[in-house]
Amino acid sequence: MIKMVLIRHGQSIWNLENRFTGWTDVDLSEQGLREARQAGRILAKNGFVFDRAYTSVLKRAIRTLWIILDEMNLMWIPVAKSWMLNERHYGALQGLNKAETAAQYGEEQVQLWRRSVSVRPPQLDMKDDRYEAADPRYKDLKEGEFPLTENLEDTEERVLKYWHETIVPVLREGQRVIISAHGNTLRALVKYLDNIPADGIVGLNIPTGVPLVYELDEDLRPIRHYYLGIDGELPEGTVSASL
Ligand SMILES: O=C(O)[C@@H](CO)OP(=O)(O)O
Repeated sequence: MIKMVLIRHGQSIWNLENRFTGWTDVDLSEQGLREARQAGRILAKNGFVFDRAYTSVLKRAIRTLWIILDEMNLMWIPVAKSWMLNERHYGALQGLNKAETAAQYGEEQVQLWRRSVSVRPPQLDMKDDRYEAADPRYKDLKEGEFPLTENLEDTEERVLKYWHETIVPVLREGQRVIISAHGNTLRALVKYLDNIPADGIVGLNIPTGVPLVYELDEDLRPIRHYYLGIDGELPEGTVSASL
């Protein structure tokens, strides 16, 4: 049996301020730092060990991973970072307040932008300061690969490409893996692993800073999954979403 841990970064400053974040490189809040430390302690206490770690190129996920590995005395393990694990790109909504945007465009529209599998938020203009294609961390993206907006399907496509090409071979070797990523990146992966239909994923939120353990069979099909809480395992569904 293969055990893999997924973790959504701890609360970020923009989670706290209720702003659309996407690819904006926002750091963890004080609460987020605490969540990451607690996640590391819980994993260590429950005897988890990792051989390899994966994260996005955004500091909220990277710092969450650093803190976890530090708590587990595993800072030495190989860590791979990829933009393909970045949060879903939020287009022209990045930086706006979610409640103010709902007041302007209506709750229903904002809910579609946030949770629809196929609807994309309004596109970012390439002349916009928030268009970060020139950032050196994205130098490997090919022409036209830098997103101007993404829906969950777009996110799923790049996440699964990374999953199949990079993470699956390592899992098959028997290496123990942790992936520190984002709400929608992990929703996309969970959707694929558990074969959740598009209408079933709309209500699925992954809480910040709580380890989500997947037990997989030899063919990497999920046997079960559960969140790891302070007092040990929590049955699926007992951790409410924190956004
Ligand atoms: O702002 C974002 O990038 C994401 C995650 O915090 O928000 P949402 O919950 O709307 O997917």
